[in-house]
Amino acid sequence: MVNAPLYLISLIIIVPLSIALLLYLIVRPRPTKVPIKNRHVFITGGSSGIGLALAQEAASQGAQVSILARSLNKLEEAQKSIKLATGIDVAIYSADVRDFEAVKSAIDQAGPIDILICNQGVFVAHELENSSLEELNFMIDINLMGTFHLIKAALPSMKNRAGRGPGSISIMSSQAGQVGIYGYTAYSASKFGLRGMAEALQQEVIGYDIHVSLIFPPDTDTPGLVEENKRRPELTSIIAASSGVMKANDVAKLSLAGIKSGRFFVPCNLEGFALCLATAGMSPQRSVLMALIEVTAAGIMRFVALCYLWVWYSSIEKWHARKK
Ligand SMILES: NC(=O)C1=CN([C@@H]2O[C@H](COP(=O)(O)OP(=O)(O)OC[C@H]3O[C@@H](n4cnc5c(N)ncnc54)[C@H](OP(=O)(O)O)[C@@H]3O)[C@@H](O)[C@H]2O)C=CC1
Ligand SMILES: CCCCCCCCCCCCCCCC(=O)[C@@H](N)CO
Repeated sequence: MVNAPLYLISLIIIVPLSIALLLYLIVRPRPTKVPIKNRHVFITGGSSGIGLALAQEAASQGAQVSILARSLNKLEEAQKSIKLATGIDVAIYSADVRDFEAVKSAIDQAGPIDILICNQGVFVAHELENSSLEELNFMIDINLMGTFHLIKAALPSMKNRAGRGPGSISIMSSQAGQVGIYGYTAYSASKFGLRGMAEALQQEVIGYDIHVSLIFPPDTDTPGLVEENKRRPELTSIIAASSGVMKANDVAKLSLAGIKSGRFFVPCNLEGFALCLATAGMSPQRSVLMALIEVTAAGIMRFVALCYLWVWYSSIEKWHARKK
């Protein structure tokens, strides 16, 4: 009887401690740091929104920055605005990620890359039935195939970076790449595709000291979102509102912090953190603390996820009832 509290305390302390110790021994890949100071950071979609904010932040943290996008005009404007804000010159490359040869020649010209950030992306929210085949192809080609092109073009020189320290291939997904959202059939498919690619790629490049990061922002205030909002289905906006809207600068800062700490999953807000726990699946986890939280919270997070789905499906039901 006297020993009951003691027994309880040892249970509360010893059990989690042993799980933490076990996780410490088994988490793979091992934790790492990817510095960006004085290193070549190549950012696609760097002329607008999140990419532009990333380029400015990386430049101000002392990286040598290159940005790639299609429109030369927008690239030159971005170059000017970064120069104005930081006094630093970034290199610009005009290419369409759908064109492998153009991507390859830009990357060859830019020189060996230490940190590749595949951030280019397009989004047109529409129910599948109201989407044209062109729109569907557009999203898959730029978001998914474009990222394949970039990585395939950059990998050979990235793998030969012996002595230059850890490298990173970072990929801009979206919270719509963690859960399918009404109006995003093709967009979510492209972003979910990036996750499969990232998981497989990490196994292929770990032996070359290259570390993959997947970034999952919520709605973010960018020129792209302004454009999207003009014709976004009401239900898409209602469901996406569960995670709020962030500023591009905040997303950029958090993304860079995640990349530098070599994280595989990089969430950007509290809902994003919850989504990472709920969808941890078979993704690598380098952090012992995060692994411990994932293991402990799994059941509860599934319950939280079901609550969100309950709310979303209720909104869909109400929306249909209102339409009738
Ligand atoms: N804004 C948001 O709400 C969220 C965005 N994201 C993701 O973040 C990323 C950036 O989004 P955001 O900043 O809003 O986008 P923007 O529309 O503001 O900017 C997109 C950038 O990508 C470039 N780009 C587009 N198509 C191509 C192409 N075919 N080849 C090369 N470059 C291209 C654009 O330049 P140009 O047109 O000149 O080529 C531009 O620099 C995307 O991957 C998006 O899916 C994720 C979650 C939320
Ligand atoms: C288990 C707990 C779950 C917790 C919360 C879930 C909230 C999910 C909201 C998803 C919002 C998706 C926005 C996509 C933004 C985007 O990518 C577009 N703007 C196009 O770029």
